Amino acid sequence: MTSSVLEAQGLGRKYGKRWALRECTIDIPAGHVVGLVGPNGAGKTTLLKLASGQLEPTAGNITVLGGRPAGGTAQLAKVSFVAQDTPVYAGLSIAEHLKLGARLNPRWDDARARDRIERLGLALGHRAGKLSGGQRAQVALTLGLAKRPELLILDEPVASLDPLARREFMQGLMEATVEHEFSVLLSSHLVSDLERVCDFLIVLVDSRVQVAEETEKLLATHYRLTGPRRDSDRLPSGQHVISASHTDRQSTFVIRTDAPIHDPAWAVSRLNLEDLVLAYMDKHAADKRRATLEVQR
Ligand SMILES: Nc1ncnc2c1ncn2[C@@H]1O[C@H](COP(=O)(O)OP(=O)(O)OP(=O)(O)O)[C@@H](O)[C@H]1O
Repeated sequence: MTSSVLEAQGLGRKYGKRWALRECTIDIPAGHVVGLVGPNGAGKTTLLKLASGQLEPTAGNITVLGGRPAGGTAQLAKVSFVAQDTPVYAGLSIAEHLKLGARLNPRWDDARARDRIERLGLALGHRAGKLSGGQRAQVALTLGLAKRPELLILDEPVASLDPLARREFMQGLMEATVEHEFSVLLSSHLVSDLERVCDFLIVLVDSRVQVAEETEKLLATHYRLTGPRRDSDRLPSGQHVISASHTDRQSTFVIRTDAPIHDPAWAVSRLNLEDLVLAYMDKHAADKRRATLEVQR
């Protein structure tokens, strides 16, 4: 395995005059389950399509597992991509999907695919068009896994599933990552889908990456401070303000710092992943408001 699963420098993609993704510089080490989270239209699918070579960059460059995305058969064999809405051929049976997969993929593991279908309680003769949304998603995941990829990319795999099917899907994905060694990059607009499975998080808002790091590191360095009203510029220089809100008497900050917080004025609490994502979304909105005000001045 290469040490970096995805490296991008100044990566950007435009549709017409509009940037769908811009100035994206990230380095994802191999062996992670990476959650790509952001609101609708943030640029998640664009990044995933650039990573799988379905789109060419307008700016910058991207390397996946040390090679150019979709640059030749060896590169294609290393990456599985499961598109949004888990596409399967409605008229084909599960067995026919497996046959097709075997024909198209040099590293295909038919035993792994059949075993997984059996464990899911599905019949090989079942037509894909007659499966439930959750079952279809599981079949699409099975096809992606049977390719024996080094990187599995999933674009909003659980968006259309009910909570139980969501959980079962994520559970299946987790089990597969434990059983076989590969990296995963999956997107969602809900952090709750990703919270239990991801150990690396990318927050994408309005076509820009806000943060891209291991979740453990993120959770260990971000805090919520609540206390008497204070301006952001009166916080120590090592405390980077991610978001701030104030009432007449009270201030609440989400900050990032590597140092302990000694100021007794603050009630200090840790954040969960959802709070963290919301804080970065807030930061983006505040940065945008500030930029608009500066242009207007
Ligand atoms: N084929 C296209 N032509 C023109 N604009 C596009 C095209 N595909 C995406 N866009 C635009 O690029 C931006 C990013 O879209 P993208 O699909 O990457 O977002 P997303 O984060 O995956 O959204 P969602 O959660 O809704 O799937 C959006 O403003 C979208 O309208």
